[in-house]
Amino acid sequence: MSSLSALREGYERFDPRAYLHNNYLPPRADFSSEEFVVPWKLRCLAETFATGEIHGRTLIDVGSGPTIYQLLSACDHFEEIVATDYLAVNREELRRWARGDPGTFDWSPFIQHVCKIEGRGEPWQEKERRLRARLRRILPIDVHRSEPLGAPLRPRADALLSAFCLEAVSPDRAAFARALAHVSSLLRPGGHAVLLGALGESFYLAGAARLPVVPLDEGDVRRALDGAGFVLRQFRSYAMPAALRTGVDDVDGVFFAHAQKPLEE
Ligand SMILES: C[S@@+](CC[C@H](N)C(=O)[O-])C[C@H]1O[C@@H](n2cnc3c(N)ncnc32)[C@H](O)[C@@H]1O
Ligand SMILES: O=[N+]([O-])c1ccc2c(c1)CN[C@@H](CO)C2
Repeated sequence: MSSLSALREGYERFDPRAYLHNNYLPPRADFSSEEFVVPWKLRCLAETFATGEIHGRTLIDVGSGPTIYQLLSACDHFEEIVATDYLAVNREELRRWARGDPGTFDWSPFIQHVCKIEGRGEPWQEKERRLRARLRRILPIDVHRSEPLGAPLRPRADALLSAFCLEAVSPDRAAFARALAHVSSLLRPGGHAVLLGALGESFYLAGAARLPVVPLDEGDVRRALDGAGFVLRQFRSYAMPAALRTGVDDVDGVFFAHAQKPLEE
């Protein structure tokens, strides 16, 4: 069995609720201090989108999974958010949240925290309503295909966001770099890419699923962005403290990268 087909088989056992529990409840989703990883991620996103430099009609989120936290600052700057994931169970989780169905994951602590650090005194229900209104499409995607959506995105997106996807679905660094090049085709020239991901991670758990991850360091991320033709604008990293090493993965740290696709192709 090829490593890609082994990965695909692994994802058939991916449990969205377990994944959410492992990564988006305390101790990782502790909002009491910026030292915790979720506030750090939300601050990177809030500060980058607060510049106003990244805006336009469409932002595509690659490998959204069952999460929406990554879209909370972005959604103020785009008319349309396109979420994507490989698994129907994750797309369904997103649809249920977007519809406001009962029993979905409670993102309100995240929305309240983002409104607080954005400092505009915006009621969190307003932000929640805006994201739900702008989250217009939830599409299947496979980043290992040269056309990840199965057909070209026209017009191409003005911005691309991806969090913890590419390294979690690639068997090795070359596959990671290829996946990045594939998703770059969804982005217009001059468009911005905002990436969050795992550093030094080799596996993570999501219920019955144990997924392999290609361990990356900062250089791997920089080389892959360069190889895909991006100009790096910002790179930040976070070291996972012992208290947040809970056994659900072996992640060493988290990176945040903001890059831009040159205007001339
Ligand atoms: C670690 S989760 C990231 C979820 C979310 N973006 C976050 O920030 O937590 C990785 C996601 O990649 C998706 N995935 C798996 N194989 C994929 C593929 N070939 N192409 C795109 N996404 C894939 C999984 O379904 C899963 O939702
Ligand atoms: O600390 N975090 O906020 C956090 C969030 C999501 C994920 C991780 C860490 C590490 N594992 C990845 C899957 O490769 C998913």
